[in-house]
Amino acid sequence: MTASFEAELGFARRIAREAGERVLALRASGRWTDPTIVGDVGDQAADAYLQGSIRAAYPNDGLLSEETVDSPARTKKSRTWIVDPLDGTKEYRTGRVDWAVHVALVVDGKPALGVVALPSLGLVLWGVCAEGEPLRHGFDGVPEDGTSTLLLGDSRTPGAMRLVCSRSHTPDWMERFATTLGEHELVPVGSVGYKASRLLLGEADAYVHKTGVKEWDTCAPECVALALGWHVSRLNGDKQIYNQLDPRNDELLICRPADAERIMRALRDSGVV
Ligand SMILES: Nc1ncnc2c1ncn2[C@@H]1O[C@H](COP(=O)(O)O)[C@@H](OP(=O)(O)O)[C@H]1O
Ligand SMILES: [Mg+2]
Repeated sequence: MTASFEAELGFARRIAREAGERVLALRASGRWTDPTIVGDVGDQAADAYLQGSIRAAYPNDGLLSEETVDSPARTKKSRTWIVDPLDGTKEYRTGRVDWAVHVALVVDGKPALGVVALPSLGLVLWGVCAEGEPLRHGFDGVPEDGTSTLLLGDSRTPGAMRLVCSRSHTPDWMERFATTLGEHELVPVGSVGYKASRLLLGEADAYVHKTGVKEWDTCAPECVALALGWHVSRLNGDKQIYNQLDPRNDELLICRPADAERIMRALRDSGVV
């Protein structure tokens, strides 16, 4: 029987939302003015809240968090929570909206549930997968345009490919790749979770990243996108495998399944991979 992770999903949606509300309130308090300190306070507050909540509720599961010293013991666990307490710290600390709180549960290396909270938008996106296949998805809150659904991966592809890309780790190959791809528009925003949300909310079509991301950056966004039927892989089409000893996974491609081959060909033709 397929596990539905009902209790874990309710728990993850709650703690991601609550962690986001806490750090949003900390920033709004105006108590700290130095952006570096604002970022540190937010990172640590969200991490402590998520970590305390997960350790109390699921003491036997493994845990990997960006803000906590890692332990190889988690790699021996079948179930491991992978969290990024504040993805897009640079954007958070400078008062922007493009940051997120990520909470994911992986089972035997595969994402089982993912939650991406977007506190500045009052939204929490979530998805559940079984063996990498979509099971359930949804969101809490009301998107700005009032839409009541997230876009499925088989939704229509518009003309120009809108590519989300990093604001602060802008790769020099992006323009070359995008030109090889054809008609396009670059959408530079912060945070992996926020970038993935642009696709799922209809603001962009594909997300390609090559260097520097870690499991906590990609796991929850990947799971939400997979649950909606989007293509998620490394840049050569291989599946990501989670809960590895080295959490650095570097690459991420999220796009509609119908666009995956074309994007991977353009990556090869432009010498990115
Ligand atoms: N080249 C790179 N080197 C280091 N970290 C990178 C990176 N590219 C992306 N990241 C990480 O991925 C997240 C989103 O980055 P970006 O907005 O530039 O795409 C950030 O996570 P955190 O904010 O959680 O540290 C950032 O640290
Ligand atoms: Mg991050």
